[in-house]
Amino acid sequence: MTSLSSSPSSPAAADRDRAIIRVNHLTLEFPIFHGGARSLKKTLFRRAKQPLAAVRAARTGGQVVVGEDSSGVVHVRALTDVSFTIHAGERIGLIGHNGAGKSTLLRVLGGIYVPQPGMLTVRGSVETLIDTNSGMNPELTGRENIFLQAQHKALRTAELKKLEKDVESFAALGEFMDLPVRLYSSGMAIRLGFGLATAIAPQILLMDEWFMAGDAKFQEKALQRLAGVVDGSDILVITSHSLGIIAEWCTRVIWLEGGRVQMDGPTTDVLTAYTEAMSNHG
Ligand SMILES: Nc1ncnc2c1ncn2[C@@H]1O[C@H](COP(=O)(O)OP(=O)(O)OP(=O)(O)O)[C@@H](O)[C@H]1O
Repeated sequence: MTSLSSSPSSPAAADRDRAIIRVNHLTLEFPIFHGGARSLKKTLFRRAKQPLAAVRAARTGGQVVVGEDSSGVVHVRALTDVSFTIHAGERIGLIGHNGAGKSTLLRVLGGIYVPQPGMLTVRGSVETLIDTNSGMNPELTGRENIFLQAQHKALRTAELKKLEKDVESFAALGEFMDLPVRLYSSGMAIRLGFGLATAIAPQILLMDEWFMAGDAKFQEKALQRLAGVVDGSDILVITSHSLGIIAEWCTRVIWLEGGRVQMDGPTTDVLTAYTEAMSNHG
C-alpha cells in the first residue's frame, strides 16, 4: 500500500508535517515475459535439485525466482523484505553492487513502482532526479517544458518568469531551449532536467547518480547548485557508486545486497564495512 501526501506549510504544524519516509517489509518483483524465460525456468528447476552448496548466490542482480502462482511465470525479485524509516534532516546514501536494487528502491520511493507486498508512507513534496527526462514531454521544447512544470506546481506569472530565467541560465542551451527536447543529446537533456528539478527545493529529493554525467564544467555547476537544494530539503536519498560522493553528502548509508538490506547505519561505519567486504571479495 502506498500513501503519498503533500505537507501544508502552516508553521504551527511544522513538526507534525516534517517529511518522513517509512518502508515496511517491502518486496518488489518484475515478471519476465521474454522468450528466453522458458529455458531460464528449466535451468532454475535443474539448479533447485543440486545440493545447496553448489548453488552460490550471484553477486550481481536480484534474485531470479519462479512465481508461486499457477502461471509459473519467472520473476526477478529486485527487493526482498526491505524496512527502514528516514526522518527529516537525514541524507541517505544507497550503495551496493550492480543490480543490488538501488535504482528500483529509489523508484519505489518516488512512486514510480508500487511495491507488493509491503507498505510505503512518504510524507512531503517529492522531486525525483531519476531519469534524464523524468517529468518532461520530449515533443515540447525546453521552454514549454518549463511552463509545463510551472503549471503542475501552480506557480504565479512572476514565479514562472523567475523559474524560466533561472533554468535557462543554468542549462545554457542557447537556441536549443526553443527546440523539442527529443532533439537533445543525453547531456543536454540532463542540463535541462537537472536545472528544472533543482529550481525549487522539495522536501524530499530522490536522486540517481546520472547527474554526474555531463562535462566537467557542468558537474562543477551541478554540484554547486545541488548543495543549495540539499540545504533546503528535509530528506535526500542518493544512489551512487562513488563512495567519495556518499561520504561527502550523506549522514547515513543503506547498503543493499541482492535486494536485501545488508547494513544500515552511520556513513563511516557502513562505508568501512562495505570497503572491507569489497577488498575481501572483489
Ligand atoms: N524493469 C525491469 N524489469 C525486469 N527486471 C528489472 C527491471 N529493473 C530492474 N530489474 C532487475 O532488478 C534488479 C535490481 O536492479 P536495479 O536497477 O535496481 O539495481 P541497481 O542496484 O540500481 O544496479 P546498478 O548499480 O547496476 O545501476 C536487477 O536484477 C535487475 O535486473
